[in-house]
Amino acid sequence: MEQRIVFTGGGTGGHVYPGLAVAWALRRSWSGRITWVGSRRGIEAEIVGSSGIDGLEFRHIPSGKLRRYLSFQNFIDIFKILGGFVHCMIDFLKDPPAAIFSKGGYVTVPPVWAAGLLKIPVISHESDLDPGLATRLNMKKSSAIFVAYKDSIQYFPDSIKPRVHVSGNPIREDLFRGDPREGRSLFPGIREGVPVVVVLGGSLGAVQVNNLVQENLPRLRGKAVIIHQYGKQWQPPGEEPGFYYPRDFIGPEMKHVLAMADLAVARAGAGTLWELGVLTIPGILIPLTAGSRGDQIRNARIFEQTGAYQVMMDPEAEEFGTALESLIANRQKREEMASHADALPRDAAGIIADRIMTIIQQSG
Ligand SMILES: CC(=O)N[C@H]1[C@@H](OP(=O)(O)OP(=O)(O)OC[C@H]2O[C@@H](n3ccc(=O)[nH]c3=O)[C@H](O)[C@@H]2O)O[C@H](CO)[C@@H](O)[C@@H]1O
Repeated sequence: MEQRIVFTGGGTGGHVYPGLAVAWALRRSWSGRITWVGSRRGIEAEIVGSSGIDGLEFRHIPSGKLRRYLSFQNFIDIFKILGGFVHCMIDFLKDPPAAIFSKGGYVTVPPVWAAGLLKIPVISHESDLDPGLATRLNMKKSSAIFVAYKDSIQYFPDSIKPRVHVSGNPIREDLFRGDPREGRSLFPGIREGVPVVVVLGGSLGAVQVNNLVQENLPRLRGKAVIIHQYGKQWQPPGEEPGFYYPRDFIGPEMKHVLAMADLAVARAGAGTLWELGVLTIPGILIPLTAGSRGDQIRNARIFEQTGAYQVMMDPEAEEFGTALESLIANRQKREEMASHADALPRDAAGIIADRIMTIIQQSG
């Protein structure tokens, strides 16, 4: 049977889009089968299913959330994780993959542990500065762990450090092919010369960011165009052609939206930050603080140091509005900030795909 590689990752876009970027890079030099293992209810089912990558099949397994605190739900979820593990064991025994690539998220634990037991090589990638819980649980089973930043290495135990390699974050290639004219045709009414602000709440949306933007719409009207990706569980104000365009999710048109952007207001998910960085879109970062492990705060601080981003921690609406309005009004400042963006490695997807290719060749 034709060789196959298993990709796994899910729960948020930050665990899916970089994985797809690696799958695209692998496709450039290899035509075998790719199975993506995810959760049926996760964001990955739809994004992977519509990726357009030839020979990529999505397969769902039972998946449970891993919590750092005690809860009754943990008991139920442990059974789901065991179910996912059994599912992967049966699948991998019937049709052994040459390697597993794990991008992160709870759903990766069953396939990576099954691969560990069956001695199937595992390669992992971590986007955040400090490894998430899934990466920590999977690290002993991984023969290579790619990380975004050199400073990430310090977060791993000494016994694991020799397997940790710096690659940067994989970026989907199509983002470099955005066309602002296409963007304007998708958002009719945008006048030339008016600064375009793109608000990105992350793949799940960010109510805090949404409320800050909504409260400031009156003062921004006539001064900027706002394209607002707000996620779920939030009722946006109505669209105002030429000024305000709310969207729950931005699909494949993201490349055109980013090509139009003069400024971003964003959560500090690792994926979004790298995309803004390589496309040299400056802006304001509002990291998730409440109930989080602080990864977005650390991500945001790294990008703030470049000079391309202003970080606002849980700002008041007035404070945020003043900062945004002043950047909108000051083109020179925006351009200066943009000139400090980038300087990020762009070929993480290629580097990881090459490592997977080496395993494929060795096993073939
Ligand atoms: C709440 C939460 O747990 N957030 C985490 C999640 O972020 P989350 O998945 O929200 O964010 P990221 O910024 O890492 O990635 C989002 C990805 O989705 C894409 N996108 C987003 C919205 C949209 O409408 N269309 C679209 O295509 C973005 O272009 C990007 O590629 O994973 C990141 C990477 O591990 C972490 O740093 C974040 O802390």
